[in-house]
Amino acid sequence: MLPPVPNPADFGVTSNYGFLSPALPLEVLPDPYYAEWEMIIGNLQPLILSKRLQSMVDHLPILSATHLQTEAEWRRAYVVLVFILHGYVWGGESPTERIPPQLTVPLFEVCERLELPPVATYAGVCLWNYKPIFSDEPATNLDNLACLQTFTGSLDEQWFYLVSVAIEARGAPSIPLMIRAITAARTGNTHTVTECLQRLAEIIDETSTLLQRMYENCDPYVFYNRIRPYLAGSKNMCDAGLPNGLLYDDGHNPEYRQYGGGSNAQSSLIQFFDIVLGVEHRPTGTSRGNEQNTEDGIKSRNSFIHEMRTYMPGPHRRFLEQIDSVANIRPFVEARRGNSALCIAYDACLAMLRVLRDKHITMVSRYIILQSRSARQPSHSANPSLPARNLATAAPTDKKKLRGTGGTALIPFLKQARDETGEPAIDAWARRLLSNGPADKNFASLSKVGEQPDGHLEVVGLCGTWTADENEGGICHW
Ligand code: HEM
Ligand SMILES: N[C@@H](CC(=O)c1ccccc1NC=O)C(=O)O
Repeated sequence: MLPPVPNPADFGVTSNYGFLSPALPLEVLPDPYYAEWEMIIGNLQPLILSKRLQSMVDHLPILSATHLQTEAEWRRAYVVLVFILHGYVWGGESPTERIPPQLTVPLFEVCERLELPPVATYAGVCLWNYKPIFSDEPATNLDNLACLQTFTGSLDEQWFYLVSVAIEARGAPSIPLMIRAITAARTGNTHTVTECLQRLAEIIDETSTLLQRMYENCDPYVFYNRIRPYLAGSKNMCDAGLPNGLLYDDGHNPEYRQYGGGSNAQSSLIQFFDIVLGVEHRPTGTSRGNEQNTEDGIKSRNSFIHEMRTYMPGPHRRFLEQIDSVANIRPFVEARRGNSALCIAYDACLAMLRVLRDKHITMVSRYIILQSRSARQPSHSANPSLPARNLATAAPTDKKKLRGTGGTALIPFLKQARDETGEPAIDAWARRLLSNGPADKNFASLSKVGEQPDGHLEVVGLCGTWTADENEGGICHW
């Protein structure tokens, strides 16, 4: 007996909002019991600037989570506490190692309930941290979105989170769509699977378009020097001054713990794309063929991706596991290599996902790698305007140690992810077909993907032509 195809609604996942909270995130905790938390979070930037955040937190009463009632309240409490936590740790000139019980006691309760680690995850800074500007317009369009909280109060920081929120919203319809495809594949309904894959390719293409809008309002300097330090975790943070991680003091049993920082690798949507398409991130590669860490502590891509699931809200993690257990599209396509429309639709999805990852690699190069290089130049380090607090992202002297907030080795990791996306068994076949033009009129509305003579991957997408160029942004010099 085949396992049942999961119903997204059972996991709090909806077709309009996907993994974003279906009810709008709460802007304020309604119970006055939490008024002091709301006062702090409402003044987070002035408290950081005046260096008064820590003493405010240290003088709080130790509140419990017992006054939280609805799911939205639990989520709001998580957002409030993790923003205060990261402001507390990273808001000074050097990181503060000890987290007081005023934060740890309620945070542990909230995290246990939401099945999240006590650190600012993608759920805390993106999924549950947005509101519509105009309440009568959809809360999913980038032009109608605002953030509830930021560390810096900057437009750049808002935009950084909101691009991801918009991507989640744009990707949401792919979830019921692919549930339909999985169900159709079970009954051998090739036509429906093909249609769903064609639409999925369009959706992934649209997410690439949104990703590209990051450049509009998030300045790489501001991101790297002002925003990113607050997103850091406590794992492998020796260079930043946290050799043991953070000391979570609950007043009884203080213990050092290490967690990865916020990362879009914690987005369930992008993992969902990989899972339904059967993109396997092999446990081989950097990890010498097993699930172990590399010599310098960097995890294999496969184990990193799985670890990132433990940074997703419990129901979302379980949804991905369920989808994993029923994913059948790739073998379905592989068993029908003679069906050109089906194979091309499938390959178009992979190509779009690969383009998304290519765009992302360029972005990482511009927002992290190039910025870390200019931060190393003497003229900059002598510049008093460079934030003294930028410990989490301070350019390491050994460039091998440049890491993502999630703890990966950046480019090798991301390139591997990209490479594992684009090589389906049917790829060469589909390329040949594409270079001869569409073989099937059903395919006419789909994207064209082809390698250009100079090695560029050119994709005539539904929203324009993408050219994926590895050399852009200095990646090739890495
Ligand atoms: C300035 C913007 C961004 C920067 C600098 C950036 C940086 C990074 C880095 C360094 C990683 C490696 C994992 C880690 O160690 O954290 C990563 C992973 C990832 N990022 Fe981003 N990111 C940005 C925006 C985005 C956005 C908007 C998306 C939404 C699609 C995204 C999607 C991903 C995904 C899916 C991964 C996991 C790797 C993969 O599946 O290919 N990133 N990002
Ligand atoms: N991994 C990224 C950070 C990152 O992508 C991120 C972190 C917290 C919340 C959202 C994120 N991604 C995109 O909006 C970095 O290393 O800077």
